[in-house]
Amino acid sequence: MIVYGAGGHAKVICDVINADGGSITAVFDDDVGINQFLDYPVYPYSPNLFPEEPIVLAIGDNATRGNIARRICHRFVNVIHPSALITNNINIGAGNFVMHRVVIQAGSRIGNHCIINTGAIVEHDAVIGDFVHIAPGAIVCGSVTVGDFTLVGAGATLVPNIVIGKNCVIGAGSVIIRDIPDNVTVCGNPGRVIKH
Ligand SMILES: CC(=O)SCCNC(=O)CCNC(=O)[C@H](O)C(C)(C)COP(=O)(O)OP(=O)(O)OC[C@H]1O[C@@H](n2cnc3c(N)ncnc32)[C@H](O)[C@@H]1OP(=O)(O)O
Repeated sequence: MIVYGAGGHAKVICDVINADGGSITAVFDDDVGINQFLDYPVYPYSPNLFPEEPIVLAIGDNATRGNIARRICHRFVNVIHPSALITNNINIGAGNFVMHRVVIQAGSRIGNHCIINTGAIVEHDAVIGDFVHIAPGAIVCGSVTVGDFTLVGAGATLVPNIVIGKNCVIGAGSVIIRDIPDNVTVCGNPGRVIKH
């Protein structure tokens, strides 16, 4: 497995890969000054380096992860910690990262390149777009939709049946009780738009 990114998020990803019995061949990073990350050699990205190896993007920022994903030729895989509880009846894309003690319930759909972070809960029939980050401890209730590139902050709660737009930030600890349009920052309880 190749890990792209040699920052804090990559430390957690390497830990999860090892916990799941995987092995890491190398790390790619755009900073040519970095030669070593943990026990792994670091190279600038090249489609010709380890082309048969699957890759995961260890980039926490959703927009940056999106930009990098567009220029990767390697095959993306999901990295899922063994403690995550994922029912059989879900649909999950590629390049996703599911951390320790996450729960994903029946009927949910997870897109591509999402981070479902430590202890987050994605309830039944939720639809999570691409490049979404559900931060630690956040709760996405039943039948909620979360648009592409949205960050649901740590410990936030999205009540059932609402639609969160694309490219939004939901503040840490917020409780969102209504639909949210695209491109806004929302926080508080009940959540209110603070920025467009
Ligand atoms: C492994 C990991 O660590 S994953 C980490 C995942 N990241 C997160 O969970 C962080 C999510 N980010 C936040 O919650 C941020 O506070 C944001 C994005 C909502 C707002 O950040 P900024 O845009 O910098 O706003 P700023 O700090 O200037 O605050 C603006 C106002 O919103 C309020 N506010 C900010 N965040 C919150 C919040 N989470 N809940 C309630 N109110 C908030 C501030 O008190 C301030 O109010 P005021 O104008 O009355 O003083």
